[in-house]
Amino acid sequence: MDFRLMSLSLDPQDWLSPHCRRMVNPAGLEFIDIRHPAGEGLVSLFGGQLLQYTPAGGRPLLWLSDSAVLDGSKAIRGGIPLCWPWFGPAARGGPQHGLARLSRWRLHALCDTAQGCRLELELLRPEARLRLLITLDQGLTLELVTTNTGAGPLPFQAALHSYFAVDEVDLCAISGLGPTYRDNLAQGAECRHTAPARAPFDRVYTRPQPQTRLDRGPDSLLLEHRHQDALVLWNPHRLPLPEDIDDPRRFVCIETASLAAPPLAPGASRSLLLHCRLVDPHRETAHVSAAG
Ligand SMILES: O=P(O)(O)OC[C@H]1O[C@H](O)[C@H](O)[C@@H](O)[C@@H]1O
Repeated sequence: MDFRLMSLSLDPQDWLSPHCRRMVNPAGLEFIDIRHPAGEGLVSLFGGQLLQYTPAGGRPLLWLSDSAVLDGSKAIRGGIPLCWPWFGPAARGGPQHGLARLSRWRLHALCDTAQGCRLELELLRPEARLRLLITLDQGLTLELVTTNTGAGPLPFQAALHSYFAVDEVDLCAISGLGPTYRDNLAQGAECRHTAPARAPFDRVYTRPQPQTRLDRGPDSLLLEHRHQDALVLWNPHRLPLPEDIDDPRRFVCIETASLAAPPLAPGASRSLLLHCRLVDPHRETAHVSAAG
């Protein structure tokens, strides 16, 4: 457990279920610490953000910056931040990547079974209800569901901005992104996919594949995306680095995104889903398209 996440109390009420414990850090942020035989995880209610996940017998899937700010003054760097209701700089002058990663979510439901744990977090906004369903078992499933609770159509974008842990970003192989991408480091130029991509990169694949494979060397991750219309690949390398990134070689962001969906009708819901699991690179061949 991260030393910055010390519980303020050892109150028995902090145990929410046999494998899940509520924790509070010195700044008053709440976390759910999950220690299940199938895997371990850490969820921050600030941002509705999965910070860590390690399946039993495997290596951590996610990177969390050693310099992450954990006092609620800015988004937590690492894990899987949520971008909502916009991705990127906001035209309306709001914060980059929207409000969800800066909001306090609440734990709505928790299910702890022999197979794993499933948490449901909720964020109520005037115009929408957001639910984040996190299932940790032998794999990880994250589903963000937006329901339009307003009277008019709701335009929005969303992204699961995953920071995957790697030993060295330039030694990873990534396949299953898409045939072409928009290059944010070249004024949005449309480019044909090329591999390997060496950091820095900031690419938006607008014809995304449903499965992406990340070969980390000793193991591989298989990512399955649902209801996405884009995948974003990002690593800043040595570009001017935000202060809360200590070592950019240790992660690659592969972001499951919905950037161009039509406005959501009143009462309707829309989901964005990511499923990840470790695969043994020598024993399991993932069916990922070679075309990018
Ligand atoms: O620093 P943040 O606001 O978390 O944004 C981090 C990154 O997110 C996405 O990957 C964007 O494509 C990048 O342009 C941006 O730099």
